[in-house]
Amino acid sequence: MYISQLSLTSFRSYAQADVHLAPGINVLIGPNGVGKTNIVESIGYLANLASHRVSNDAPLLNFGAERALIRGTLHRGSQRTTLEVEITSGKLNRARINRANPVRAREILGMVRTVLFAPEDLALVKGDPSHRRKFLDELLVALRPIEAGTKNDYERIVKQRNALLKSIRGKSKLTSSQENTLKAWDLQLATCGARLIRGRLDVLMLIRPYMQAAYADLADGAKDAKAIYRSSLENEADENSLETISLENLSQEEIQDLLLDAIEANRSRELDRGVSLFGPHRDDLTLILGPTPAKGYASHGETWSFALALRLAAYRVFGDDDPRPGSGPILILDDVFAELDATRRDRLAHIVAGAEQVLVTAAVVEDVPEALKGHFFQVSPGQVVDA
Ligand SMILES: Nc1ncnc2c1ncn2[C@@H]1O[C@H](COP(=O)(O)OP(=O)(O)OP(=O)(O)O)[C@@H](O)[C@H]1O
Repeated sequence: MYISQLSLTSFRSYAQADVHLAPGINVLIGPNGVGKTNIVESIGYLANLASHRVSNDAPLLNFGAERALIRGTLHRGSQRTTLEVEITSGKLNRARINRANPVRAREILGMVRTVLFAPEDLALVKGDPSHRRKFLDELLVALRPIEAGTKNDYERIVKQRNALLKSIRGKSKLTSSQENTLKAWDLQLATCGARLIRGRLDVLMLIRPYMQAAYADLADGAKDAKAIYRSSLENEADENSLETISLENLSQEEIQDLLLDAIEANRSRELDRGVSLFGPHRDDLTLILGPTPAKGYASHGETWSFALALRLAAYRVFGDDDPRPGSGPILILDDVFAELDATRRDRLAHIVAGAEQVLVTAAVVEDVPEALKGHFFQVSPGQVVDA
């Protein structure tokens, strides 16, 4: 798929910008801080309704503005769709499809598919678990947009259950009404949490072979790259029942039962701490390189290769999910080439060059590999022009 016309209003540093993107390779060139990433970030937002750089929407609004608008014309096979998202501070975001009446922004999830490579990806390997959970969840929602609802529901359940736990924290005896309310939240957390965990595991099983192959390709097969889902049941299991628990081959119902059992067996610990100790909000994806975990052990180059391998795997999974011509994801390479050594740079360029649309940002043309020299744009503050 590709986006032809991108229009931004009050988004980041742009009061108004209109960019005519081409299918194939588009390269945005400009010095630091002129707004190159802001452009590709807006396309990522159309895909995920989230930025790859910030976890809340406020910084996306042009400083002082109350709303921002991203509009893109999407071409997917022979289909052409105009998508518009309005980002407002403090209110629910709205979307419009083909200029029809506004709908919940969530309705457009899954329509635009992107795989974005950025320096921030190093956090996938080195950062805290939230980065890896976000990676799995975004891919899950892109493949099965209905799971956006599961994710939102789960976040709400954890928030409300935590508020309840906090309010009764440290109490030695609960009233029967408190006990019943807590039990109702236990069930909701386990039901919704198990669905989210099963979804993440399904995604992991899809990406795993591609990730291993991509790592071997980028790093000359020096070490084997593995990824294992690490559940909170392992992190927080009762000391008496501590064992390695692999959830991969379990059904959603079986995972739900395990979660409920763990919650019930650890009631006093949760009441002591006042937080929900079990569920996908505390899970992680353990990345392993050869004999050691990648986090804390991998070199800078290995860390880059692992992060790139995860993104390339997502690209392949999208290809399998919708193999129709013209449906592959838009690839975005934000400022990555200057960071890579020559071998990784050329391998990555070679792999992505065939995608239907590729957006590359770089400070100088020399940072862009030969294979990716396509349609050039010059970016200056507030402006993007054909070069
Ligand atoms: N909400 C906002 N309102 C106004 N300006 C903003 C907003 N958010 C970011 N900016 C400005 O946008 C600029 C950064 O843009 P961007 O990150 O796209 O730069 P870039 O061209 O990708 O730079 P680099 O090459 O350094 O990565 C900064 O000057 C920043 O002050």
